[in-house]
Amino acid sequence: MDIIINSLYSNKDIFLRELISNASDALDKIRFLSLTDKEVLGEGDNTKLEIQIKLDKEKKILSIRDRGIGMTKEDLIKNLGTIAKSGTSAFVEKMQTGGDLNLIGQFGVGFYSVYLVADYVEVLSKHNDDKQHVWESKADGSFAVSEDTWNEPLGRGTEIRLHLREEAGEYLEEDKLKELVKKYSEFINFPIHMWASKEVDVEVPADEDDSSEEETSESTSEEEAEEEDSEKKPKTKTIKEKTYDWELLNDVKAVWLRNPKEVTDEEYTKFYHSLAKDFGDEKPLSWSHFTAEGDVEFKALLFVPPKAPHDLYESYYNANKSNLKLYVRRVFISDEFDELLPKYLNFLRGLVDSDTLPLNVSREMLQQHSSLKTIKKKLIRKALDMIRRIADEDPDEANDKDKSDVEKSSDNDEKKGQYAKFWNEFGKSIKLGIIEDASNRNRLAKLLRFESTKSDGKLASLDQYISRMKPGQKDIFYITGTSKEQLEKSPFLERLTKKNYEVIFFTDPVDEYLMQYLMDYEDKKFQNVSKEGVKIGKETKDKDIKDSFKELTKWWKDTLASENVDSVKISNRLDQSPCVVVTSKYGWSANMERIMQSQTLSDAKQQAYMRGKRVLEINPRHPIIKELRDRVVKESEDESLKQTARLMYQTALMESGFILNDPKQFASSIYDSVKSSLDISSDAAVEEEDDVEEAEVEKEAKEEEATTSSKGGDEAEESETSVRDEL
Ligand SMILES: Nc1ncnc2c1ncn2[C@@H]1O[C@H](COP(=O)(O)OP(=O)(O)OP(=O)(O)O)[C@@H](O)[C@H]1O
Repeated sequence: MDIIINSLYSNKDIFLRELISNASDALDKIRFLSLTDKEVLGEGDNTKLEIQIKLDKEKKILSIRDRGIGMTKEDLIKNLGTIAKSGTSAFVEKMQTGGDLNLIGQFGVGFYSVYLVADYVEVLSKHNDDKQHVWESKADGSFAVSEDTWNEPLGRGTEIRLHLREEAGEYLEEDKLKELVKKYSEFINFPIHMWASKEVDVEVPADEDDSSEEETSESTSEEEAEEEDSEKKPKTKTIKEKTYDWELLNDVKAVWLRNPKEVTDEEYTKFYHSLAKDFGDEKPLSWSHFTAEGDVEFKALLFVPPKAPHDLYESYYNANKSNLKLYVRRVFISDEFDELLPKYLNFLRGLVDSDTLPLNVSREMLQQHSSLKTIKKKLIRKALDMIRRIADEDPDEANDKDKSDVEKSSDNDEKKGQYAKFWNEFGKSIKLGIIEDASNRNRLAKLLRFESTKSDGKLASLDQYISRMKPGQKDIFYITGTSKEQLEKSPFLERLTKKNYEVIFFTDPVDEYLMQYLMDYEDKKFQNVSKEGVKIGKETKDKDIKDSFKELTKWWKDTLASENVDSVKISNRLDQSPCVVVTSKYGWSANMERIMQSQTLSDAKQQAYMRGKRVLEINPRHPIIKELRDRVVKESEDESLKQTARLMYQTALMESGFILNDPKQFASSIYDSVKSSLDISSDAAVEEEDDVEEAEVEKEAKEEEATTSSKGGDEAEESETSVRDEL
């Protein structure tokens, strides 16, 4: 509450749209119930599904009334009284870290914005299941609810009375309120009326004094001249009079029912803002407005928001949170219909209005309806097309050959960099889509972006990668790890980059899962360059080299018997490094091992099972490796040579991204090797600590203790005083 009230610089106007939006939700709810039970609407004025705004300038009260579902006493307490709603803490947290008050509606705490303008609020409400009650609260966090026996009966619905603060007087001006409704609530699907004043001309009998006035008498005589034959009328005059009447403030024709050609970009943007309750300045990144015909007919309007909501990936698998609203023949049914879009597209906003679905069945029945499958399928296609369009229209995305076409388009500047923006906000959703949606995997893979050894700090696509592939290159190379900077230095890339092959960097943990599902693209296989099976161009002289290192590789494998190494092989991917550890094709990569180890609930048994087999690959051109080969011929049993071989392996493990099982043992090996490079004997022991010194200290302490206790009380006191003096 404090945060809201003290947001002095914030936009106070928002309270009105929050209240209107709540009123509209309440109307949607009663209309939905009336589909299966007409009785709920009652009769007379109660059947009018509308919103009314009224001002009382003298008492400084602004009231907003709806004939929606209303709230029972219990609802009033639960919905308006409980500050501890889940959205509240999330909202407060966001505001404290510099969030935008404009987003209040997204946190389910929009009602509290009334305290931006009012210091006392009354909520009168009548639900069909209860008597009329009043909830009231000053801006102090406490509230009271009582049965309403003194106000006029509402029939059904809710009236919110805002007792405006002194400084909020502008909200008593009709023009101000009209402007706000126009600005924020234009797309509400129920009529919004305001009790507004109007100056009308009224004819009143002219009294004697008036007829003496020149103008009046002139006009009267003219009229008389024109209508000579007419009966003689009593003398009248026209005066302006202020009258009050309900004035309709919005046009309730739904945007999605209009012809897309006739809806302007500005209207789409405004509609998006009201739909998403996102009243920032940003435009949606893209939208798609279409009509599906055939067996299942529906209209839909989809938007890609400019920003991901704060909790998009929190409990991704548990929360059912589709952001599409479902209408059946213009009637709002639900915004919690998960069957309309798969989870990975939950970031989209929009609505579907179907003519095919039945109106008079329960939500549960609707959820099972066979048309939903078709609707879903079409929505996914359209959504993916819409996302692809962001890329197609973005000049930053274009390949050289089609750059000129894109550059011609007039709104070029506005579209520039839009896809990168999309990718940064929602890229993870596309990756989750590739994992989850096999039937659209290829379409989604087209939307994938990444950095690579050749992307030059920008984002590249798989199509771009393929267009840059070297003649004869069969596979798409990639590597996974924690950061691009770390991967750039990886020994796995040495020969590939030297030979000008492009390698994709995947640095998000989800990428490891992604690559288990994305096996190929456009007939090209994906190859993790830290795993077995990398083929770089034509491999020549393979056999000769293999033979000449046969003894070394066999010896090395035996030496590493305790290390669980599958084999030692000649590498074709190294240039400057002596060796590297690769994993088998279907086991986990080093990066995946690291990810799994960091998961609290991961299972040790599964880890051991999934751990890829390790292969030590050696660089036959490296001086260390050549030297080892020569030495092994002569002194294969030499312990220090074996020690060196193990150390090489452990170093390679680390450089290849693995976490060492026994860092202590690795460290001692390094120190042993340092010893030998400093010509220190391997047996040289650490010097024993000088125990004599310690014994002396102990002895002194004992002596001191003995003297203090033998001293007389006076002396002890004296020494205490001297300490005190010093202080
Ligand atoms: N005019 C109304 N008629 C019926 N119920 C209402 C009305 N206004 C508010 N409510 C109830 O109070 C609840 C809290 O309203 P509040 O605006 O704080 O959050 P919300 O409407 O759930 O979320 P949001 O702010 O995102 O719209 C609503 O969910 C609704 O149940």
